[in-house]
Amino acid sequence: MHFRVNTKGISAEAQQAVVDSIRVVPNFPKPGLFFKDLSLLLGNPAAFGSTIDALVHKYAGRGITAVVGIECRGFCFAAPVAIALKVPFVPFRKPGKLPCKSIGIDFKQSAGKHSAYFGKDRLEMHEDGLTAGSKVLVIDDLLGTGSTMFGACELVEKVGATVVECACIVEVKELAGRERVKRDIFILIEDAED
Ligand SMILES: O=P(O)(O)OC[C@H]1O[C@H](OP(=O)(O)OP(=O)(O)O)[C@H](O)[C@@H]1O
Ligand SMILES: Nc1ncnc2[nH]cnc12
Repeated sequence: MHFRVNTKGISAEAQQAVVDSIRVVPNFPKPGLFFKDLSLLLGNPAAFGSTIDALVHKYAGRGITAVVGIECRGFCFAAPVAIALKVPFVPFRKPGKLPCKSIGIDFKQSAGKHSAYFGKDRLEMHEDGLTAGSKVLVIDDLLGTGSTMFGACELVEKVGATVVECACIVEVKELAGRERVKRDIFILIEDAED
């Protein structure tokens, strides 16, 4: 499997380092599935930094007032982007983890063998995490069936905020997550034709 970086915001060398750090692990977590592992990317400061730079380049000047990250792998990318854009980072968490008054959303996992991955079907945030009128960039590491990103967008909108765009580092294209999310989605590292 080959990849390409979907932005001109970083150099060709940096793009190469980013795509070289994606590891595809066959038959994990179940036979027949392909796991897109980003841990080598996170472990390579140059590639990780370039990934963040590319997202910041894309979203600077877009009027974003908050960056939401989805627990837990989404946090790795959303938090540094929020810092660079100088806006609050808002963690969306799996149920039962937040100590203060919270608001949440239940969403349906899409049917099919892939939904049996690790799926959770509820996300929560602290009530004071986002305000009505916030213009939000929602970041996760991976778009699969789109159920998680869909739920996150619904929660953003439930509090009267707006989703400017959803960004993921990679996607599992055959799961057609974009159709489920029904909002603008940017995938930073796309599958390339061999
Ligand atoms: O598009 P979907 O089919 O909903 O799948 C995508 C979600 O699945 C993974 O999360 P996981 O539940 O494995 O959580 P983790 O990041 O905490 O490992 C991934 O990080 C996305 O959040
Ligand atoms: N194919 C995949 N690779 C990495 N993380 C995942 N989470 C759900 N599906 C995944």
